[in-house]
Amino acid sequence: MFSLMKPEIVVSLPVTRPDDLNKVNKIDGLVELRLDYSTELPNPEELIPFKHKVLVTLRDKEEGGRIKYDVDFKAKYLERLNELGILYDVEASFLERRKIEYVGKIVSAHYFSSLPSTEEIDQLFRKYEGAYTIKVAVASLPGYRELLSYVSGKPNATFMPMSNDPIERLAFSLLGSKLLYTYLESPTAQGQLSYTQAKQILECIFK
Ligand SMILES: O=C1C[C@@](O)(C(=O)O)C[C@@H](O)[C@@H]1O
Repeated sequence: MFSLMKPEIVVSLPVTRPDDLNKVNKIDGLVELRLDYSTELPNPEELIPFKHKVLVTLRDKEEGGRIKYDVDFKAKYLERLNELGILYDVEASFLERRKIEYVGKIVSAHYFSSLPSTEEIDQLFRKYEGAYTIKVAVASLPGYRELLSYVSGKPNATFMPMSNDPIERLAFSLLGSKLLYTYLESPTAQGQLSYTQAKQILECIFK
């Protein structure tokens, strides 16, 4: 018997200035702080009041990030978040360059110009077992639906099409994605639903 699984909603919040952090407590649920939207990062210690409801992303430019950060600076920033017990997202490609903690974190991979093979997906999930979730986001390239279906069979996976169809993204999330990324005011990727839309639809499906 196949059963739909309810994903956890994440609200992806671009942090363009310090007082954007004041929006966090107005959102019920997990909030992704996209810190790569600003050249001025909060001190990790400033995030302690939000530590139980945020995940921090300093997205590499090569994987859809806005502002390029020095690799060593980013590694030190994430290591400090780890010391403070603040959840973060780190690209698998970044982990190939800097050995920082990934257990209990979000390990992510974004594919905009070519898709990984199923063998590469197998390796990703083998290598980063123990992560909070392993996230695979793919552009609508030839074969992307088949690949996302393959990822949906992996344990502890978060997966999504970065196509321009929010309903397709929602549909894939129901195949077992741990997280469903949404937006509050402005999307941080193609195909995101608004937080309120996603919340209403999931409440209808899983009432
Ligand atoms: O990795 C992801 C997923 C995402 O790219 C999306 O497609 O919703 C949005 C990003 O903010 C987040 O860090």
